[in-house]
Amino acid sequence: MIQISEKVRQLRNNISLSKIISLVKKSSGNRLYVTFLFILLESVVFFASLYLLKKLVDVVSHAQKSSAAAYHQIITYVVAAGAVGIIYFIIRSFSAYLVEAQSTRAAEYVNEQIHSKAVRMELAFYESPSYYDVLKRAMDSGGERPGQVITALIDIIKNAASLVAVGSVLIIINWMLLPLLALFILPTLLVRLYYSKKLNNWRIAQTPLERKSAYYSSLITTDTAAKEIRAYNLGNYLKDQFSVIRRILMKEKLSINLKRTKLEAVTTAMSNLGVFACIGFIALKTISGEASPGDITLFLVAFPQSFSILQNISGGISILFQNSIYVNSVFELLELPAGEAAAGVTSPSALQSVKELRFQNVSFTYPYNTRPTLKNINLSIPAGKIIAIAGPNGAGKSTLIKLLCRLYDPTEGSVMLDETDFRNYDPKELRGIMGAVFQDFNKYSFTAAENIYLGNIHIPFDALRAKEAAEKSGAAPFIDQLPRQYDTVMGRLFEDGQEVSIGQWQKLALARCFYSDAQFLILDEATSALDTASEAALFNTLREKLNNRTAIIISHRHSALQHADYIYFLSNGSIAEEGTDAALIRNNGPYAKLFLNKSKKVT
Ligand SMILES: Nc1ncnc2c1ncn2[C@@H]1O[C@H](COP(=O)(O)OP(=O)(O)OP(=O)(O)O)[C@@H](O)[C@H]1O
Repeated sequence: MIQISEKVRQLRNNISLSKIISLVKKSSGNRLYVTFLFILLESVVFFASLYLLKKLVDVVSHAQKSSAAAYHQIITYVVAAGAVGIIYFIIRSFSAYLVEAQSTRAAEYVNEQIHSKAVRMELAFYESPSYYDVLKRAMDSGGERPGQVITALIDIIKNAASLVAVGSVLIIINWMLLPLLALFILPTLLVRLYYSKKLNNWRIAQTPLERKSAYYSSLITTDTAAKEIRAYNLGNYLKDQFSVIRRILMKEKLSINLKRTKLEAVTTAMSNLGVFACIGFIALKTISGEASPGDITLFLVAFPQSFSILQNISGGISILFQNSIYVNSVFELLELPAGEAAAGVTSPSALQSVKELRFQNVSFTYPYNTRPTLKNINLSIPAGKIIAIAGPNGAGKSTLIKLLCRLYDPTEGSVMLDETDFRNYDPKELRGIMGAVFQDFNKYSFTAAENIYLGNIHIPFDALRAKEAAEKSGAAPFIDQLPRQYDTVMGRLFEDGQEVSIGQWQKLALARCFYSDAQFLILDEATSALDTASEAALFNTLREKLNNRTAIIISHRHSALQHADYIYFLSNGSIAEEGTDAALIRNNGPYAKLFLNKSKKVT
């Protein structure tokens, strides 16, 4: 018994029962109590139907030939048992519906919670493998699993109630039957619990490997990777890597299941022994007059019920264990601090008339890195100017932009807006004054208009402004050629979608940025896919297009950097040089060395 209570305690810890119940309560309110009421009713009616059956058999076995009284009693019991049976099936159908409704509601609720949490998580979350494991498990659990857990949980409660009903019936026959049956049936239950937990621990340990195999699978099956995989003939190589992992996982899982099956074979044989021991026990009691033939009938009806009830309970518990890892990941995810920098104290109105954005002795180390990526950066971005950040690969340019968008805070030093530290502003307000086209910009499978509108969703869509933005970015000519112009769905993901070139997608991303209200427009390699004529058209008139706004350009092309008022040259996380393009070329320092040879050829 100590073992059982220990198992139950472990189970309770493992599957956070209280959290699941509170989740069900939140998702379905008082309907939960109605469900429990139906479950209770179902058990009471079940007990009543068994009891009426026993009574019927007893009347039949004791009845005198052609006795009118017995005749009436039999009719009464048959009618009563029939009516109770009908009521039982009606209640059972409705309680099954209620359980299903409960789990569907809970599943929807959980999905909503996961998504709103994912939206609130800071960028750092997506850059940690262990957090990603939690998110993967939570997403895997998404639609189905919380529903399955809740169904299993309610099923366990329902079966426990039925077990009480069957137990009461067995007590009516003879109380000794209860411990006798428990002795033979419990080992099966314990074996299942033990192996469910073992399998659960194994699953937790294997999540990184599962994730790796899912990664191989996605490489093999997604459209984005399909081109390169065919070009390099990587298909079979990746498939083999995937198969190696799947084989390891399958072998380990099957080995655990085989051990469980062997032990279960022994324990179920034992429970069968138990049945016959009980039948023998009642038969002997019947001969000695302490039990009736009705009792034997009742046992023969009730016992298979009790056995299947116990099987359901252990099955339900193993479902709980199997899913607990996923469901706990949901709770783990929901309980993670969103990491969103604390809302600032400064009024957002101060953001309307910013004169300068400044990096003051800024150093930054990524959360899972040991070495700093940015070291003691001091730079100034005056409002209305075009400022460029240049430097070789890995110098820290994009990292600097992440700090500018407040996706991260500096590890040392401050990013200042005039005299106010970034950290004193609400991050959302702050991001509102930044518009960015990242190197890995998003390609939204929405209409061309929506792709642009996403730059400023806080005001109703303005078609004229969207067209202006598309003209500024150079997207307008190709949008006009699309079958439904601005209403054409982009990409091939959805029906009637039109795929466009990567350069055209980049022009859409640029249009999104121009459409925004942001005062600071960040163009991080934002013209890398544009042809030279399109890039020149964008930069030659960038100042007019900005309309007094500020631009921060990152580019590896000298032709783009030449348009900047001032350039900061980053090398190995520090500012190695700064000045105008002409001054930097004159200096003949690292900037000139990086661009001069190239620019001679390119420009
Ligand atoms: N998410 C990250 N987590 C940890 N370290 C990172 C992360 N992103 C970048 N780094 C580190 O920061 C360094 C600078 O990266 P960053 O993307 O800022 O360079 P970059 O100057 O923009 O390079 P490129 O010209 O190739 O775009 C990288 O070499 C890498 O070591």
